[in-house]
Amino acid sequence: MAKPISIEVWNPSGKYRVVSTKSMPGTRWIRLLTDNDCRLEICTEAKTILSVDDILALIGDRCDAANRNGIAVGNTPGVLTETTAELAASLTLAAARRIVEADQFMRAGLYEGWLPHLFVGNLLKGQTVGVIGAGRIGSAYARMMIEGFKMNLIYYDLYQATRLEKFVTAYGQFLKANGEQPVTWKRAATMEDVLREADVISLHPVLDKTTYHLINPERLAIMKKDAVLVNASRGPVIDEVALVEHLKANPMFRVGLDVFEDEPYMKPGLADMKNAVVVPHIASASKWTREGMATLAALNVLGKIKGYPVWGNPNQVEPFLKESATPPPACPSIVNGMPSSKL
Ligand SMILES: NC(=O)C1=CN([C@@H]2O[C@H](COP(=O)(O)OP(=O)(O)OC[C@H]3O[C@@H](n4cnc5c(N)ncnc54)[C@H](O)[C@@H]3O)[C@@H](O)[C@H]2O)C=CC1
Ligand SMILES: O=C(O)C(=O)CO
Repeated sequence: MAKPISIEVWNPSGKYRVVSTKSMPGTRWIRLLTDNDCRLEICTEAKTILSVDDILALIGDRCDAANRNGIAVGNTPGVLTETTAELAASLTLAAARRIVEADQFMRAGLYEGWLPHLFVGNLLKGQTVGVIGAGRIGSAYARMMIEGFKMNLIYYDLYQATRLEKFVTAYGQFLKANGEQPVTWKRAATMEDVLREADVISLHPVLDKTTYHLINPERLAIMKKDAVLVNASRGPVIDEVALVEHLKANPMFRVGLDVFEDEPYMKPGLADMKNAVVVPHIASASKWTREGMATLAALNVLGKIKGYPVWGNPNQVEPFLKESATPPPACPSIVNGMPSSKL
């Protein structure tokens, strides 16, 4: 039997019991629930990842009906895209321009004056950015790198990224009309084509059996020796043991990682690699996104309680996020199609 889990309770006399496994940023999500007759229990345990036993202890045996009939599962896809893409872009720059190494050098008091060879890195302008998985986040990242740094695009996805292609074509025409070198795009026939050609490769596929260890020793071997590899998708997309070996053998090869194969741990040796920039899964950690996630999660719960239908497009959720307006009568995003009457 797991030990009791510590909680903070809002609106104790509320009719509907809502359990949040984490404290979340902002207060709107709390207000939305407590103003609508919910008793909100927020887990206050310091540990970040709750075990299944912990979650069972939190929910307790007071959700029998929900367990018997199946529980609606909601998510919050509409607010993560740009924030996650911006972090991937930050990792790209940090790795290409060796920001973390240079910062550590400076703080260690090692800087003795300007030198032509000090922390020389890679210029992005005019180079090729490779995107694997050109969905919501991959396409947003590609646009940032193309528009911001005038990089050419090569991408691999199971589906054609038509809107992205149109954007690059139009931007290329704009540059040309202004007397600048136009940017170009190419949809690769194979992932290997991207790995061979790109100077920067950013991974944005879903994690499934087709993308597990997508980056393996064979694929690392065909990448440019001074390429930059970024992963803000899911850790197991990279064979991290192979990556550590590759970083050791190729000091000019650099990576930026937000996610790890055995999160929260890193594979042995990764932490010692100067050519790796590592951050603790913070890609969606902007105030706007995290408060938006909290609000959308609360509105999924409320929508189910009130028997509202599911919103038509879970990627277009602005009407739910307007601080001063009453949210639409809908669940922003329910992924298992559980009807409200089952709650
Ligand atoms: N680090 C973080 O905090 C966050 C990470 N993520 C992760 O980012 C990734 C992308 O998320 P979204 O853009 O929202 O998903 P999405 O579903 O919009 O895009 C994923 C793309 O991957 C493509 N894909 C699937 N299998 C593939 C394969 N074998 N090869 C190449 N492409 C393939 C799909 O066709 C799709 O276009 C996901 O893994 C998601 O879990 C999402 C949010 C935050
Ligand atoms: O929501 C996600 O997909 C995350 O990775 C956490 O922000």
